[in-house]
Amino acid sequence: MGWTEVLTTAEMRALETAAMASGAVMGLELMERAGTAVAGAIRLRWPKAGRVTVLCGPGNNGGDGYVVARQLAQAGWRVRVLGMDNTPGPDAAAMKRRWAEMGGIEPLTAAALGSDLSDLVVDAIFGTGMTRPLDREMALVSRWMGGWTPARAVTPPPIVAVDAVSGLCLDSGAWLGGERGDPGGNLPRAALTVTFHAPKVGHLLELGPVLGGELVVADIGLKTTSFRDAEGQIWSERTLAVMDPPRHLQQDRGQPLLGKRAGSHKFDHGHALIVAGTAGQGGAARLSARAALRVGAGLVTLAPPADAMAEHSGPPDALMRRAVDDAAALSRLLGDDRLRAVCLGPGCGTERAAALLEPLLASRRPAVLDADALTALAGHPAIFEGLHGGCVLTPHMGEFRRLFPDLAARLDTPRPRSPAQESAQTVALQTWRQALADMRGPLYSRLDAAREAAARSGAVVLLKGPDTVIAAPDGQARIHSAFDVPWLATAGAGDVLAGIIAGLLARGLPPLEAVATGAFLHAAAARRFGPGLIADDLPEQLPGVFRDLGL
Ligand SMILES: NC(=O)C1=CN([C@@H]2O[C@H](COP(=O)(O)OP(=O)(O)OC[C@H]3O[C@@H](n4cnc5c(N)ncnc54)[C@H](O)[C@@H]3O)[C@@H](O)[C@H]2O)[C@@H](O)CC1
Ligand SMILES: Nc1ncnc2c1ncn2[C@@H]1O[C@H](COP(=O)(O)OP(=O)(O)O)[C@@H](O)[C@H]1O
Ligand SMILES: [K+]
Repeated sequence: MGWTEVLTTAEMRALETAAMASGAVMGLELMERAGTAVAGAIRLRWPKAGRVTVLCGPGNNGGDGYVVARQLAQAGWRVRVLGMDNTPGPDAAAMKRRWAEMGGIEPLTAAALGSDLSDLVVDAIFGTGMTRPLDREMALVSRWMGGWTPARAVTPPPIVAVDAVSGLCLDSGAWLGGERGDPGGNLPRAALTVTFHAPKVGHLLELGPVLGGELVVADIGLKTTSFRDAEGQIWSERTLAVMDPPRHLQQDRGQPLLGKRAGSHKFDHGHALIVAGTAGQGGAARLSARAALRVGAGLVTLAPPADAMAEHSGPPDALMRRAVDDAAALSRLLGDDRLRAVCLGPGCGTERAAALLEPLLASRRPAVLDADALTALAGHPAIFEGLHGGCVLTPHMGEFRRLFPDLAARLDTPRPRSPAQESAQTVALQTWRQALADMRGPLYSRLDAAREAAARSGAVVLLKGPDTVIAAPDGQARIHSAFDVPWLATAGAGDVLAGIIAGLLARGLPPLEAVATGAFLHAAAARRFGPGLIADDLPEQLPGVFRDLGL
C-alpha cells in the first residue's frame, strides 16, 4: 500500500459530489456499498451471528446504519435498531424505510440503551457531518458506549464505528466538546472503525487512533483517487499517510532509493555535518551523528567547539571531528561544497545555535534545525526571516508553541466552527478548490497548524508526536502515525530523528522526502526493537530495518 492519500471531510464530500455529478454512481448506491462494507467487516470478525444493536443518526451516517441493520438481519443476526427521528436526507430516508419493512426502530435514548444486552453495538450516529459537540442526550448515549450510566458503570459490548466514533472530529482527531486534549472520561473506544474510500485526517491524529480501534478502509467504488486541476496536475495540497512500509523506499524508477549502487563512492552518498555543543551538553549531537552514519551518509563530521573536543572523542570511530568555534569557522567549513547537509540544535546550546544559524542559513545548505536551534530561532525574528526551502524544522509541541504561538493557541481553542461556516460545507463542484482551501474544520488541526507554519517559515516543518505531521511550504503534507510504539517517547529519540533526516538530506533526498522517510525509518527502528528501547538503540536498528525493506 505504501503512502495512502488522506482526505479532509470536505475533500471526501467533494469526491462524492464529483462521482455523482459525473453520473458514475448514485448516492443510494454509495450508501448501499458503504453499509455492505461495514456488515462484511463485522461478519469477517464476528462470524457467529449474535445480537447487534445499531444506533442510527439523522443523516447519511445513520443511512449507512440502516443498511448494516438490514444486511446483518439477512445474515441471521438478531438486530435491534435505535434511530433519531430527525428528517434524514432522501437516500438515508429510503434506507430507513427499507429497514422499517423488516424491523422496528426505537427512539435513540440513553435510557433505552441502559438495559441493552447485545453482543455488538454499531455506532452510525454521526460521521463526516459531525460539526458540533453532542447534545445532552447523545452525550449520554456516547457515555453509555464508553461504559458509564447515571446508575452504574457498565461494560459495553464491542463497538463498531461507521466512519468514526460519533463525537470525534474527522478533520482534527479531537473530541468535539470539552477541553482539547482533555475531553473528560468515558469516551467510547471502538474495536473497529470502517471508513470509506480513504482514511480521513481525524483517523490519524490526536484521539483518532485511540478511539477508533482497528481501521478498515473500504472501497466503495469511487474511481477518483485524487484531485486534479484543469491541467490534470494533482492539487498541490495533498496529504499522504504512511500505512505500511513505503514502497518507494525500495524502488524509485527501478533504483532502490535508499540502497547503495555497486561501484559508488563515499562522496556519492553525501557528507553530513553535525554541530555539537560546549562541554557538558551531553551526547545529543553524538546520537544525531551516529544516526546520520547509520542511515547511510557517506561521511559524517561532528563539529564541537575546540575546548569540547575531548568530550566528543568517543566512538564511533567512523565519525570525523572538526572544531567549529564560531560563525566564521562554520562559514569556512561550509565553503567545501561536498558538505551537503547540516544538523544544528541537538546539545548545541541556544547562544551557540543563534550565532551559527546566520552563516548556516546564508550558505543555503539543506539543514535540520532542531532543539536549541528552534529556541534560538524563536528568539531572533531576523534570523527566522532567513529560513528557506532546504530547511527542516523539527519542533515538538513545546518548541512549536515558542516558534508559532498564535498557531498553537488556535489548536488550544475548543470552539468548533460557526454555523455559517458549517453551512458552507456543501461544496459546489466548480468551486471545490477554493472551498476546500477555505474549509478547515470544524476544529483547527495539527495538520492545519503544520501547514501554516511551513508556509510562514518557508521551511519543511515536522511537528513531533505519536501523530507526527509533516508539511512543506507548498502545502504538501504527510502524516506518520506511531501510536503503536510509545517506547519512542524517550530522551534523545528526537536527536536521533534529526540525525536520520540530516543523513538523508546529505544523501540527496529532497527535503519533504527526507523528512517523511526519516519519520518512517525512526518509528520502524523503534518498532523493530520494541519495549525497553532507549535512544541509543535506534541507530543500531537501522541496518535491520533496511534488510527488512529488501535493500
Ligand atoms: N461522502 C461520501 O462519499 C459517503 C458518505 N457516506 C456516509 O455519510 C456520512 C456523512 O453523512 P452526512 O453528511 O449526512 O452527515 P452525518 O450523518 O455525519 O451527520 C448528519 C447531520 O447531523 C448534523 N449534526 C452534526 N453534528 C451534530 C450534533 N452534534 N448534534 C446533532 N446534529 C449534528 C449535521 O448537520 C449533519 O448534517 C459519512 O460519515 C458516511 O457514513 C456513505 O454513505 C458513503 C459515501
Ligand atoms: N507517545 C509516543 N508514541 C510514539 N512516538 C512518540 C511519542 N511521543 C514522542 N514520540 C516521538 O519521539 C520523538 C521524541 O522527540 P523529542 O520530543 O524531541 O525528544 P528528545 O528531545 O528527548 O529527543 C519524536 O520523534 C516524537 O515524534
Ligand atoms: K459513527
